[in-house]
Amino acid sequence: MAQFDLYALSATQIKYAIAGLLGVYFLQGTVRFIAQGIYWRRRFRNDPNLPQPPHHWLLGHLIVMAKITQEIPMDAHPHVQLPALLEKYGLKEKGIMYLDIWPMGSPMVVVCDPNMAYQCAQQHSLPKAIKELDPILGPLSGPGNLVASDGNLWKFWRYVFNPGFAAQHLMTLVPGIVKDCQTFCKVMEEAAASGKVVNLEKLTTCLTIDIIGRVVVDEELETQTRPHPLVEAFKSQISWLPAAVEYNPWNRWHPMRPIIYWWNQRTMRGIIGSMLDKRFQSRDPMMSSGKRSKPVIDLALETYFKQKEGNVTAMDDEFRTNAITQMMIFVFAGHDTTSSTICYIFHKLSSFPEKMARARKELDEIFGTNLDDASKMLAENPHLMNKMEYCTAIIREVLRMYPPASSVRSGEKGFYIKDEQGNLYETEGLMVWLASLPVHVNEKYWKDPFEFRPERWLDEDINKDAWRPFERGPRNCIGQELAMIETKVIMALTLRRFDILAQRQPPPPNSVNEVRGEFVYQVLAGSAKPKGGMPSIIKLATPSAT
Ligand code: HEM
Repeated sequence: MAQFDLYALSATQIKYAIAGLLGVYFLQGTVRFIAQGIYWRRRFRNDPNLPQPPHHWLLGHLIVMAKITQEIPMDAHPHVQLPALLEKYGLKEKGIMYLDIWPMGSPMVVVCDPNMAYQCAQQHSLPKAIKELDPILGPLSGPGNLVASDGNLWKFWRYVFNPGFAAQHLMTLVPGIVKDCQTFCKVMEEAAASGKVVNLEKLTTCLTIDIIGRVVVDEELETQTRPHPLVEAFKSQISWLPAAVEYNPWNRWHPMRPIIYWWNQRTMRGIIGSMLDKRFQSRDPMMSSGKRSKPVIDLALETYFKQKEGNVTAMDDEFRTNAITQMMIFVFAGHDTTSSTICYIFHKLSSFPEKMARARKELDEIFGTNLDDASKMLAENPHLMNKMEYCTAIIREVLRMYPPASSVRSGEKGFYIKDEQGNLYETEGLMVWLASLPVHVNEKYWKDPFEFRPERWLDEDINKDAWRPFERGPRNCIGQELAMIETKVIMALTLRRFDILAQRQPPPPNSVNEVRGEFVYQVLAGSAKPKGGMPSIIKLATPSAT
């Protein structure tokens, strides 16, 4: 039999061989690309009853998306486009919309009705769309993180961390949260004294990171008063995340992105890893007794010690890697969403002075008119926050109008979403986007959905499934109670002290600078955040205003 001798090949033959292999590789890729394109375009065109905007045989819904991007700010978060699309193409009544944006993004079905969202998240919890989540959450934590995992891996870690988020335990954290808020007040006073425009979201982010630092790693990170390498790395990582739909190939496949991701990950994992190691070495004697506070980091270690029945001198690499990933997702998910909620609370209240006056009056009635008393009273008796009814209504209303996050799931073979008329909608092979914003402004369930009216929470019947900023069902937000508690503490300590005036910013390239009259619209930056970090002028509130 003839033998193949690599060394007998000439340089030219090797060149031809490499070119041939590359050719086959690209040809294969091209064939797959074309086949996928034909599959998706035909699938969307074959069903005349599919609720969808006008579909183009070659470009799918890319033309429709390009048109809608001309009507709302180009840099607005993709979920802002959804109510506009539903309205423009008469799909509001349907409560569901199919979008074929392949190859710019996954073909999807967008769920805009609470009853249909209920079917996908509560009645049957569809698996997470890990392929779509990983490019965003991977760089911020790692594979297998609590948000983007499923099955036994997710169940294991959720079970481990649940006790750290029990309401009773969270109340014990209030004195620490109050302390961080007192620092926040000082930072805000300095900003007010400077008279300069400040990036409010930067300040609220440092505050929420300080809070999450206590909850997760039991450390005083003090990011409000000094730069912290962990926070700098997180911020850099978020700024490099690609847009959900990126049309500019240079931005989409930026050659520096993988290097920066790697570098920031190395920094973040290094810092959190050394915190974990320190904790592991110091081995809190209360850990095995269960009578101790429950920072997330200790809950992870406690589980490890239990698994190993106490017989450990070093941590398994696999466990250590997974635990660091979970700490990182907590640090990210635990600060990003809450910081933008606080910005919107300030902004909406400054746009509606009579609602601000009502909130301040409520705080005066609970904590008295001496502003310094609130910190002490809350630290001593955290349950006082249960009296903040109007402030709670404000938080709910802000989360309704500006939800910072939503859930993306994977459709399943045989899983159909049913509408009120009994029509069935397929999900197989599609991304299922449980987009909270269109549910939150669905006219069937909300009166004057685009109006900021916290009062609705006090005197109207609300369909609870129509409010899902934290999602619902088993994959709901583990940190929702913490988010509510910290936001209430922040409101109690700051609302009566400051007036905040958000500043207009230069328009994006399509010159549209408002969404339904609101110039502080949401953009995508990890989660949905106020544009440009909501640059604001901060003023000390005059005592007469309280
Ligand atoms: C206003 C504040 C917050 C909002 C609006 C929010 C929203 C959400 C949403 C919509 C989800 C579901 C995501 C998905 O299905 O992909 C989620 C999950 C999650 N959130 Fe939050 N969140 C907030 C605050 C927090 C805080 C303070 C923490 C941490 C301490 C946190 C940690 C998590 C985690 C770990 C998950 C994944 C839970 C699981 O799948 O088991 N979140 N959040």
